[in-house]
Amino acid sequence: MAEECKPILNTGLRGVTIASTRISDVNGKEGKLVYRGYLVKDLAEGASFEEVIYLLLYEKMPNREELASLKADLAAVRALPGEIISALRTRPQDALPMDILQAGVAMLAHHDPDVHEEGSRDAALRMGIRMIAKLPTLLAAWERIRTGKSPVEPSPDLGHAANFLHMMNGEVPDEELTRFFDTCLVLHAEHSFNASTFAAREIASTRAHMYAAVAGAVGSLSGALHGGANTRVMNMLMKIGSVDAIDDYIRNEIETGGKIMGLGHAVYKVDDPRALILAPMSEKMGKRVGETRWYDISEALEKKAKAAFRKHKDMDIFVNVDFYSASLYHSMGIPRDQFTPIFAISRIAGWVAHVLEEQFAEAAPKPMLYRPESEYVGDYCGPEECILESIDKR
Ligand SMILES: CC(=O)SCCNC(=O)CCNC(=O)[C@H](O)C(C)(C)COP(=O)(O)OP(=O)(O)OC[C@H]1O[C@@H](n2cnc3c(N)ncnc32)[C@H](O)[C@@H]1OP(=O)(O)O
Ligand SMILES: O=C([O-])CC(=O)C(=O)O
Repeated sequence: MAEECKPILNTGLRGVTIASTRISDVNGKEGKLVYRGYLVKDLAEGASFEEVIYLLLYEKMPNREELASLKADLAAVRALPGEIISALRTRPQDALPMDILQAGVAMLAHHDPDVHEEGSRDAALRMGIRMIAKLPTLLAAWERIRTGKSPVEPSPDLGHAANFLHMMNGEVPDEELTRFFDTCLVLHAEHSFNASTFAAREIASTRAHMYAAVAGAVGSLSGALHGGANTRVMNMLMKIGSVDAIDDYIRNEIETGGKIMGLGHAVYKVDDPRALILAPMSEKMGKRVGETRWYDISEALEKKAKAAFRKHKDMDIFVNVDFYSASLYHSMGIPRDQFTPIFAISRIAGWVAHVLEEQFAEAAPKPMLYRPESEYVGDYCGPEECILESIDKR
């Protein structure tokens, strides 16, 4: 046996460039996010989610005909196979929506003949478009089923954002709500090699199909340190309950080494540019529904946490995308545990673009299977060269 145990080390690949990409650029120092050359700030103001899907998948902004054609393609494949609706009806009511989504992605693969077209870019793109169209239907159907209601059929007359809200709530949203939700989809669509996208690319690097890669990405996004943070931000705001209780909450988290959800980022060393857009949206949506409490707590928490981190930890901390999306989604009437699945129905656009790039971009040399090294720090039960013998002597 080794005399001294070496500690387990995981540096999270921080700062390691493992591949190049043409899809997006996250500038952590300046707080700039670019999708295929366009600042996300400009896209949030001037582009619809469908335009962003087109930009990510086809590498350029669509003209009017191209956009109309993509919209028609998406609307045509929104419906779910009846077997999947039936399967959803058999799931326990308290199943986590991210688990439903991940299982739903795997089930959708059973119904897609393109999974047999190994090595075809066209088939991979068709699978991606089907998933972008169908995941909102899946999520909305689950919300209806778990609350004892009948799923609402997708409407070919509504855009992506309005159709989703219609399928969730059973009523067509007004223009303002639709625009706010559409902007949320634009803002969450893509973020280079974040954990879930890396998971998708790693799976794609084995030449597994689009559904396999996306199912893995959904699992990765669900975690509290990644997309799952938005649900936890809302839990935290509810636990805090009022602006007066913020100081105690922060003190306790700092003293116990806890994490304040929605703060910190692996890449941004300034405020996340998406949070800067989401914050005023959250305030406006709060005013619209006559309840700014959650925005007010978020705003005060941001200020107080930044000051407390500077004072007690001698460090600067910043808001990430999940901080203000929580109060915003809450004001939109979206259930807390659906916040992360909603992130997924936007990020699916980025995942599909990355799988296509991983598997089909012209590259020299060809992209390789991801296979990093690890250092074994466990024991050897006997001399390294005769491990089998040591098993025999048990
Ligand atoms: C869509 C997204 O995925 S955005 C991220 C969503 N996740 C969250 O909001 C969860 C809370 N945040 C975090 O856990 C982290 O900030 C992460 C995982 C996102 C990034 O983590 P890291 O790259 O390790 O951050 P970083 O190296 O800057 O951390 C430095 C220090 O700040 C601390 N820190 C970072 N974020 C937080 C936080 N939210 N609350 C308290 N302390 C924090 C770390 O614990 C570390 O402290 P230490 O040096 O005393 O151990
Ligand atoms: O890039 C990251 O590490 C996390 C993130 O903000 C995202 O995926 O949107």
